[in-house]
Amino acid sequence: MLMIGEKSFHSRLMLGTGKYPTFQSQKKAVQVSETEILTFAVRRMNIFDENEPNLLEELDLQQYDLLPNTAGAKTADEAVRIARLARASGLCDMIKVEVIGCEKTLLPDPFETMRASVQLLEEGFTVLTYTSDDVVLAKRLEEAGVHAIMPGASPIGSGQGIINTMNLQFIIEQSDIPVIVDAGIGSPSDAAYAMELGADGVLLNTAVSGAKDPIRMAEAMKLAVQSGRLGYEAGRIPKRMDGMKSSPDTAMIE
Ligand SMILES: CC(=O)[C@@H](O)[C@H](O)COP(=O)(O)O
Repeated sequence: MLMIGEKSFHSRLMLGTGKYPTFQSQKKAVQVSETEILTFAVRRMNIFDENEPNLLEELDLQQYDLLPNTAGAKTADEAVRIARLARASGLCDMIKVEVIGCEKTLLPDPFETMRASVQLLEEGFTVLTYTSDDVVLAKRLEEAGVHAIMPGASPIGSGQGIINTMNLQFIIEQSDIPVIVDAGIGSPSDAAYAMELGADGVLLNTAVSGAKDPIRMAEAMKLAVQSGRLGYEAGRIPKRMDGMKSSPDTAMIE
């Protein structure tokens, strides 16, 4: 089970809700993925006006835990304002802190990310923080009290997969809170690899919404996350420099 704050989840796959070709494909992909946590950009939602179209209107929101995110924020103050708006809408107390510091790479601003996370913790939110794969910053965020850290595999929407495996491994090893690999996942093997490394979960959007067949890709991602987790728990063999026969020289049973 994945525990975040007070809540537990069976699924370790979190899905973004943006950029699907149709509402129907979004709905079906979300169903097939068996995700329990959906994230969405508060800025893109008409959460207060029932007469305006709503990006989540086809989904049965009772079935999911909603993870609003602060996408679009460039400062801590903006992120905090967006989070308060999400909470005021009554949607939930969880928030994914996302403060972008660079328009080209969409990498997070470490200082503003930390400031926003600390402020939202003080206000009682369950805080999941999107961060780069910086090992020290991940530790500082954990020390500050965030409930999960979400290091990017690579820039949002890039589909590059895990660029810095070593940093991710350091972050996973040192963390006593959930590590959710977020952003840049391009294929099921990227998701499986993140899980094999010991990540507690994966959050992705573009790899599914932008796939030729988002529904089948959602299923592939579900299986990849499950398979990667199973492989991690089963414990992989160590890598060796030399070959080693698969059949023993002596009988197994004497
Ligand atoms: C939806 C969301 O939260 C994104 O900002 C997230 O980081 C996913 O990134 P990808 O689209 O690269 O999967």
